[in-house]
Amino acid sequence: MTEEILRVEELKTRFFTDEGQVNAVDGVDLSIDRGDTYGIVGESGSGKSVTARSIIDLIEPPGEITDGEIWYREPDLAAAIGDDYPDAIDGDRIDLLRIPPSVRRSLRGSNFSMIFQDPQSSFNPTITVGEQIAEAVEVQRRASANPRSTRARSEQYTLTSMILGSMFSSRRYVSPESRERAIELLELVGIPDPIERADQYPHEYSGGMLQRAMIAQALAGEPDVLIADEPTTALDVTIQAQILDLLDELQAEMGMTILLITHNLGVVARMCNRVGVMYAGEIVERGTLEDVFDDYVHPYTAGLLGSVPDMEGGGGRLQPISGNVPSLLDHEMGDRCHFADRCPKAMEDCLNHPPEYPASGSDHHAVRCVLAETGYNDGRALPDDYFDGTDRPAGDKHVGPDDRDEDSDDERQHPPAETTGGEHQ
Ligand SMILES: Nc1ncnc2c1ncn2[C@@H]1O[C@H](COP(=O)(O)OP(=O)(O)OP(=O)(O)O)[C@@H](O)[C@H]1O
Ligand code: NI
Repeated sequence: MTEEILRVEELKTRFFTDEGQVNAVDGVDLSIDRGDTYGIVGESGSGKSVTARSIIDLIEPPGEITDGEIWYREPDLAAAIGDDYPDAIDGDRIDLLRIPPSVRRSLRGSNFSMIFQDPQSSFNPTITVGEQIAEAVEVQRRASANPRSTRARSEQYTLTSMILGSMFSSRRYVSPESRERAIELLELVGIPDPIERADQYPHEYSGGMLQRAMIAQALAGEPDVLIADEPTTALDVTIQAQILDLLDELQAEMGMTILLITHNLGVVARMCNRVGVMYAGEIVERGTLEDVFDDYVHPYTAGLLGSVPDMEGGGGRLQPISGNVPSLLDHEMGDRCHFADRCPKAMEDCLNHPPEYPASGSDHHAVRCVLAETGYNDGRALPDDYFDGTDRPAGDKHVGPDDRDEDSDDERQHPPAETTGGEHQ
């Protein structure tokens, strides 16, 4: 029996920059079953990380989630807050975009947690790894001592641990229990000599070991959903494989659901049972691993897969597809299929923005491309030079207010007030 734990509908996340409105996530739908691993794959700048950060509530100004629903199935929480926020509840599901920020924040760590490509960024260099993991454990304990806790826990926040907690400074272990738990977690993620390791500082760890420690930190709250954003990209191939094995084991042991973001199709093939292919802020093709790898319809998916020389050994990286990654600036995006200018099968039909069509394969297979509906018609093909000259400017990786080189044009800017939906904010 599968149970949908997370369902994202029409999610839109924008950045209101000096250059204009960046449509980083532009109507994303995805559905993840409990215990599954869902992979989001796509070129740099397609909106993968922003999608993940939107789900776990880590979007900061000038970014804002402007629209959409994020349904999370958690019966205890739904029951606990149902009276206060009836609009946010549907049966045993909660729309995370309609609960107050404080409640949403309380889910971080205990229900959702995230690991990143760069473990350095998750650790304070001046505090031992053990203390920092213990701190994550303690945060979780405090959350579970709260009657609004989303999870029944046998372990109570005892008077002793509270007194101990108030005696230790933040640079010391908050309680003996959390220290013990931190050591257990280090052991769980396969760090040898965890007792000694707990007392070391981040710089005393190798990259692979620190990656494990970050996973330990993320597991401190026993999250339902672990979001992993390029967790192995910075590591060498052998260590990559070890970390993926570790995630596999932890998932089997703890029944975790994983949302995995990666450039690496080999990683997707190995880890994921569902896949979403992202392009220009949209999921352009999604389905089971088989749907997307064997039964793909979107020429973008074909382009990514067309060049998977060596899925096993460190290869399997997305091959460059000719043409430029599109700008996600609202005033430059246009209303056509965003891939049309790079698509070998672009037709007149592609000048209208395509809806998502069901495609053959599993029930989950959906494609944002007219080919799923009409097939390719040579007679309607756009001339090769159709987009030449009229082409919109190329986008750049991680375009932020500071790192675009084009001058902004004031008249074309879209100030936030005009464009935010913000209904659920
Ligand atoms: N703080 C920000 N301010 C402005 N724009 C941003 C900000 N963060 C992200 N963006 C924009 O959002 C878009 C999507 O970025 P995102 O980081 O999600 O891409 P990605 O698919 O994760 O790419 P990569 O594979 O390189 O990590 C990019 O165009 C990026 O420039
Ligand atoms: Ni990213």
